Amino acid sequence: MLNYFSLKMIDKKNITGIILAGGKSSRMGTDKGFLTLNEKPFIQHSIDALTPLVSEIIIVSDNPDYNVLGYERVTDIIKDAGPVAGICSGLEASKTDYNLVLSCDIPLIKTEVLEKLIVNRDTDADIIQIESNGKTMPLIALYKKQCHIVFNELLKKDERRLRVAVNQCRVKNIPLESKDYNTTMNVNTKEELKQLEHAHNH
Ligand SMILES: Nc1nc2c(ncn2[C@@H]2O[C@H](COP(=O)(O)OP(=O)(O)OP(=O)(O)O)[C@@H](O)[C@H]2O)c(=O)[nH]1
Repeated sequence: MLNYFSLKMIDKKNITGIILAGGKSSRMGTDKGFLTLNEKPFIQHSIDALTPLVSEIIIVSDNPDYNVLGYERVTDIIKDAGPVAGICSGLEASKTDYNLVLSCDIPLIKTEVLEKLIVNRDTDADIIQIESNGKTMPLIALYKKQCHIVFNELLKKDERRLRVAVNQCRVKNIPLESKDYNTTMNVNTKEELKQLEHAHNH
């Protein structure tokens, strides 16, 4: 639960939420942000988890259908170049030093998990990312705006691998307790969608 004291420590004015909702969705075949869980679009689950923590939300996608949600939408600085370009586009558009970056395919994500990134921020790390069951999650992470400079340089050299880009920055991992592992489940295929619905219902 978010409590009064932890909420007081979070200065929402200094944090922007950036949701990546581009890409090809080649494994799923349809835009993942508009899949639903409990009749709510996946992207709305990301928005709802971010809202208590951020002053602004930016959706990074070339798909104008996302405009219906009423948030600022920016397009990718390089089309179809993957999450590095998506993050870069969001960071360039952001007006704040700290930015919570989320993918749009993690509908079990919770504010309480994202809050751990914020309360653990320190001046040395450029990226603070969740570690869930031993796996680091650069798409559930807090980025300093300045990361766009490094990411841009890599894109110019045609380096598009997100893990390579992240490792060029100063990174801190925040391991989750096992009870929270489910909150980071992402969905790439119809089979994974069934597994997620099962995890949600049990
Ligand atoms: N803005 C933007 N977001 C992206 C891009 N590629 C992936 N994403 C987002 O990054 C997250 C993880 O995406 P992946 O599942 O790795 O890739 P995908 O292209 O959506 O799906 P696959 O084609 O099946 O790999 C999702 O939220 C995607 O919407 C991109 O080029 N631009």
